Amino acid sequence: MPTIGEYEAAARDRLAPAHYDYFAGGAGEEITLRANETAFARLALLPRVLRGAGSPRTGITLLGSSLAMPVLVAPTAFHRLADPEGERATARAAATAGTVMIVSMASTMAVEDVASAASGVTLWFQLYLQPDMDFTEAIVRRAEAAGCAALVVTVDSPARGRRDRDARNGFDDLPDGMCCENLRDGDRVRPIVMSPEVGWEHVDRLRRMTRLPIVLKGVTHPADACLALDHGVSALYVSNHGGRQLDTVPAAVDLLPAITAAVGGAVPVLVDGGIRRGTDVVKALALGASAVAVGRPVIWGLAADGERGAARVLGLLRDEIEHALALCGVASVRDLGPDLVRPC
Ligand SMILES: Cc1cc2nc3c(=O)[nH]c(=O)nc-3n(C[C@H](O)[C@H](O)[C@H](O)COP(=O)(O)O)c2cc1C
Ligand SMILES: CC(C)CC(=O)C(=O)O
Repeated sequence: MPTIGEYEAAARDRLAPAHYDYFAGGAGEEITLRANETAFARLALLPRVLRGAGSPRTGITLLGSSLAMPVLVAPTAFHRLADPEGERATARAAATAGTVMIVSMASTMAVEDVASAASGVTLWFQLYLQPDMDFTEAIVRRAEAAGCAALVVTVDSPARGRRDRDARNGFDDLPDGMCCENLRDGDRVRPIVMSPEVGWEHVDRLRRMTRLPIVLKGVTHPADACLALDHGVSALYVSNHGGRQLDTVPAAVDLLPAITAAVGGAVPVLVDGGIRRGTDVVKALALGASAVAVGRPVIWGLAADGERGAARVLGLLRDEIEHALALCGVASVRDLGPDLVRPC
């Protein structure tokens, strides 16, 4: 299949309708969900010519991790709904693609099992700060022991997004035999608490708790980007959670310029939301992102064709990035700048 769009169509054919809706859907009217993709279509690329740039290079280093391309696997929950091998298949696909997989705290396989699925894979671990900081610490210790190289703290979820498709389908729990394996605590599986009580002091406590780099995911306001720097985070991750939390937040790529301006190069800035093509990646990088991440595309690959499908989706993106860089007259993703992008 030559495009991510076709992987989505194949995934839709294979998934139970309620599970497809869970993966595909967003919050409210899905205005932000749609905006994430259409915003890329509203940006044009303005290539340079006769640059003699040579073969494009897509590799980057991010927080000490080496990546073959500037596209990470965004943290997404419940991969066993898409494929019986679940997050282990995704980890192997990420290893094949030479990129980082961010393991969701809500993964349906334990972080230790994901880590053992593929030798050489680089994992980062996504965390929802739990108000019970002792339990948060227990999860952090597990992620550290499993070899995760960074913690991605999702801060856009003081409450769960209202997703009309899930409400209509009555989808509110995993089927029997599946659970969030990282939430096991003795004999029980804890629910993920999304708490409006969580504040910067929790980030400070986490900072003191671990030596791992902390990436703050879900930052949209420039004032929060500045605060995050004061609280010692190692990277910012601009995201509206794929349009699944607060509806009518601007498209992710439209948030980038103000955040990169606020950060002023102090730390790397990642972005996700609506990236479906290599040209989308090139636009985000040109607007100041150090790297991007993809959520649904990997799930579509996984649901359509397991590990092979997820690896192919990542490989497609890499091929498209190389091609777009060549056509832009750019040698390396590091050489992309805002002069290459303008509104349509
Ligand atoms: C099915 C699904 C589950 C998700 N689960 C999580 C999660 O557990 N933790 C998290 O921080 N973000 C989660 N996200 C948000 C993604 O990390 C990411 O921000 C989003 O998918 C990016 O948009 P894209 O799907 O258009 O690439 C989830 C997204 C989807 C689609
Ligand atoms: C289980 C949820 C917490 C996962 C999530 O963040 C999402 O579905 O967007």
